[in-house]
This record gives sequence, structure tokens and C-alpha cells, in this order.
Amino acid sequence: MPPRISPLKDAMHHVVSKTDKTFKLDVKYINAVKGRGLFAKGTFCKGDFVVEYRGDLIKDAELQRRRKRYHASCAVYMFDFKCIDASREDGSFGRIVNDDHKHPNCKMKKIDINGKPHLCLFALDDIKEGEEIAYDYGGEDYPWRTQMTSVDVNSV
Ligand SMILES: C[S@@+](CC[C@H](N)C(=O)[O-])C[C@H]1O[C@@H](n2cnc3c(N)ncnc32)[C@H](O)[C@@H]1O
Repeated sequence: MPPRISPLKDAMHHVVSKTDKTFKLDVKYINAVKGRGLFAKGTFCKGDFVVEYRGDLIKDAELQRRRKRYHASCAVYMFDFKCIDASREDGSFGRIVNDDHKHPNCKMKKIDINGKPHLCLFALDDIKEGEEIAYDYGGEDYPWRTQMTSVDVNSV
């Protein structure tokens, strides 16, 4: 087996080259509620770098300005730690990752590269082929966390 590349070096490589792991990840349509999701088409080991949440790094004043301008369905793509605005459909994979606050398999971490912060997802556990990539979006009460789907209703 080839030696494992350090997750941080791997993340830096993908951040700098603005590339996603297209050989290990796939975007698939799930359903009308969730929309699309990102799925593993290879395996990941616990700790591995998975994907960058790529977008425009914007300041607070610009964040407030864009929030007023955007429809709610776009505003949810804005990851607010400073703010990464990933609302533009640019074909990148990070913006497709859905929320799972109960059983996330990835964790978002901020890493600084060349003096700029970047948001990257790292595997919390080993991830099997076919698993959906998901992380905990954070504390907000997002509507989908309380809404029951027809799948939930049928299993009650
Ligand atoms: C950053 S986007 C994720 C990608 C999105 N699913 C797509 O198709 O572009 C966030 C949006 O995905 C949906 N979403 C994310 N996690 C979800 C979940 N656990 N259940 C239902 N919808 C979810 C919500 O519509 C949310 O506004």
C-alpha cells in the first residue's frame, strides 16, 4: 500500500489547485426535499481530508448586503465564520454536502493557507463507498431538522 498522505497536505494540495476528489466523490440527486448530496465512490479513512467548502471569502458588511439580496434558498450556502459565500453554482463539491446533526461523518475545520482561511471537511470516521458525506451545520434550527418526511411518517 502507498504511504498515506498527511490530511493537511492533501487539503492544501486541493485548496491551492482548486480541485475536488472527483475520483472518490460523486454528486447525486436524492429527493425533492434534500435536493442533491455528495457521496463517497471510494473509501475514506478516519481523519482524511474529504472536500473544501469553496466560495468567496467576504467581510461582515458584504455578508449583510448579500443576505438581504439573496433568496433564503441561496442564503443557506453562506457559511458564517467570517463568511464563505458558496451560493454560486460553480460545480464545486463542498457546497453540495448536506446537514446531519445526529450522525455526521465529517467535521468542518478552518485551515489557513497562504494567510487566508479555508473551510475543509475531514472524515470523523472511516467512510464506506456509497455513504453520503454529511456534517453538522451547527446550532441553528434548520427547518428540515424538525419536518417529518413521508419516509418518517410511514415508519411511525
Ligand atoms: C448547502 S446546500 C446543500 C446542497 C443541496 N442539497 C443542493 O442540492 O444543492 C443546503 C440545502 O440543502 C438542503 N439540506 C441540507 N441538509 C438537509 C437535510 N438533512 N435534510 C433536508 N434537506 C437538507 C436544504 O434545502 C438546504 O437549504
